[in-house]
Amino acid sequence: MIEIEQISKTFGTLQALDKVSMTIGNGEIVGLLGLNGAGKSTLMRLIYGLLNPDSGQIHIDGVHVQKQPEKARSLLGVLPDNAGLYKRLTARENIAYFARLQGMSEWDIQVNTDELIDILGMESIAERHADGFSLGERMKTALARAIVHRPGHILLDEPTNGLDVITTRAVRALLRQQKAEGRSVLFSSHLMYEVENLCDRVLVIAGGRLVAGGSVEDVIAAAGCASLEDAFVSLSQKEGIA
Ligand SMILES: Nc1ncnc2c1ncn2[C@@H]1O[C@H](COP(=O)(O)OP(=O)(O)OP(=O)(O)O)[C@@H](O)[C@H]1O
Repeated sequence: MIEIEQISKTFGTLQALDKVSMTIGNGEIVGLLGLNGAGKSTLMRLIYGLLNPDSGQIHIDGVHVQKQPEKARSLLGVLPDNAGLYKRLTARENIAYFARLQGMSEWDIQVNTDELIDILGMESIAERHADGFSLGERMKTALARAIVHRPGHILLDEPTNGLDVITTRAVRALLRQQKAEGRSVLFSSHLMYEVENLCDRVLVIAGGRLVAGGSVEDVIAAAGCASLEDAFVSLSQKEGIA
């Protein structure tokens, strides 16, 4: 379980997050919606311990992220918004390199990597060097790398950004599999249908504040709108930032 309590973060005079609290339970897929600059990536970076909050605290399975960042990080799989790959390594080597850093055995690395290559349809790029990879090929490799060690919790910053429809479906299937295995998934997206398709719960961030949360139906009803997109726009505009 990921527990976020009253997290605030400023950059200079900019209040990027303002007393945000949320809990993401095991076996749950939660979608994070917000306009550009709403604070989604900042929240992800705080959960991963790349940034420290000004106030508030985050626990992952009871581990305090700021006090025990290494331990907390070992419980997470992360696809950051700017996932970089080692260009001189193949896709498979990129995944294996990261898996070794996580202390996995060579056998487990091979089994898990083969499984992810199969699920994500990466056969044609597995043995290619990452230099020159298309956006989708980079995303697939970075996603496989993020979850090869089977972390309990997965953070994905816009995971289907730039993916074609077949790959998007594969990613959806992969995330549903992770959920079925009891992992929690928090992902940010600008794609309403993606969120409607996948998520048990939606959280809407606007101007650094959590302005709505619940099932898609709950969020639509709370905003008094006809669709998630309308509800999202309405909630974001209420915060005076759209
Ligand atoms: N390191 C930083 N230094 C200064 N300002 C920052 C920094 N990181 C984020 N910000 C600012 O904090 C606010 C929230 O940014 P964040 O990247 O979290 O937004 P986001 O919701 O992920 O947006 P997008 O959908 O565009 O990716 C923005 O105004 C951004 O410019």
